[in-house]
Amino acid sequence: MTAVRLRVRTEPIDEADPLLRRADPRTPLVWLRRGEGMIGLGETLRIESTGPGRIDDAGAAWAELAELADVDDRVGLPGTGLIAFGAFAFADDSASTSVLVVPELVLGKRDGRSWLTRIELVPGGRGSGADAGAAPEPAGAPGGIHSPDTYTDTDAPGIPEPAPRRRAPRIAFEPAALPPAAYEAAVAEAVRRIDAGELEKVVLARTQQGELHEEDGLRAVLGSLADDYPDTWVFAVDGLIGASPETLVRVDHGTVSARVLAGTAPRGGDEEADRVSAAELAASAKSRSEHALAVASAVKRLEPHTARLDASPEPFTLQLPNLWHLATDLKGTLGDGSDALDLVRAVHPTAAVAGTPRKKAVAAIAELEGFDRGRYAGPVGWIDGGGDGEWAIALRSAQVGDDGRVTAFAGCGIVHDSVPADELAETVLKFRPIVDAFGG
Ligand SMILES: C=C(O[C@@H]1C=C(C(=O)O)C=C[C@H]1O)C(=O)O
Repeated sequence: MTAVRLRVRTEPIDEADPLLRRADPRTPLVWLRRGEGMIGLGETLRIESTGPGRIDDAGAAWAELAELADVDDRVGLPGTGLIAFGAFAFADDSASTSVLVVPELVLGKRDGRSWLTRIELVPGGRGSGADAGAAPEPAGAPGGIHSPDTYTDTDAPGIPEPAPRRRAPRIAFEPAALPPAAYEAAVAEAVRRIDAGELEKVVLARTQQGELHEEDGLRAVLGSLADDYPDTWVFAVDGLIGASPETLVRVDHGTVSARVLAGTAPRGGDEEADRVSAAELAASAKSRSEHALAVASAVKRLEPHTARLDASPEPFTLQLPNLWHLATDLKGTLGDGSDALDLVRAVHPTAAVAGTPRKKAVAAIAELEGFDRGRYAGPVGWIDGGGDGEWAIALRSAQVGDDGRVTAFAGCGIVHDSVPADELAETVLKFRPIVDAFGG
């Protein structure tokens, strides 16, 4: 790989609010929760990768970029200085590329402090002087770095003014891959395999599709997700958008944390029914065993990298506007100098989105779902030059294609007492964030 040098400047600013309304309306780059987080503008370069080594390759290219970067960071928080937003494909054999996108400008806010980061290519920094502006490496090359070869300082964007709020574009979603009857049949087949002892748990998903006819409507869709699901990670990376409640892994100055979700119940129609629904979820043997598998997989993969790792002793019920989840928070300290991408590679895919045992579950997903998940259920988040980062599992999400096709995904963990019609109903609840955000 040819060496690429970046110049990075982070400075405090008085105010970045409202972050989301300063995001790019067409190609938003967003990571937000409860009004804090980061938006990226422009693109200085991207790292693309595919295949089984996609996270490793991206991580190696990132480490090299970070090593060579000339960074002046006057804020010093996780996410300041050099940063990339990323989204990785779920499966090793996915046709979707995995990406780390390094923006030109980042506006961020954390713990009430706001900042601005500018990231630019050092002229002549790619290879030896004469090589500057060399043709980008081919897409799909391991860790391939792509950058505009005409970048100059004068192209650098300024801080955008917040755009007025507008209505999100409407999409009428239709069932696509694994439509309802086929989904129920796949769930029944999964239960049969589980009962035959072939595996313990497998997560099966289906898709819905629609057409987006407004090119600059995605920012409004994200605004709606952020308003309706403030306690989730609202993200947009290279057309992958969503509002995920599940933290795959977070690294912050030597601490590691994660939120494992598995086990789902509908919200009740009134206060009493809602309380009963949550209580039944907390007491359900089916949900608790499904949840325990997800926690065990995350703990097993994180433990080798942590000096200490604690889990909340009992799963708790997490309330979201559309459903209840069983949740376990993990917290620990890093033990081996891993960065956020090392841990992403270690934990993906957890049993929350694949199953147990992992290998058999991943094979069963490919066979029973029969479609490419793309980046759905893959890691989505950011990493900074110091190795800190926040990564969620890309759930309650949709991929927006260049042609305007929007594919939404939702899935459920299947265990031996799963009932196909109930799992189908659960997918409907899990589609709601995306369907509603597009005016559903
Ligand atoms: C697979 C999804 O969600 C996952 C599956 C869950 C379950 O089966 O109970 C709960 C949370 C997520 O870990 C999805 O939203 O598509």
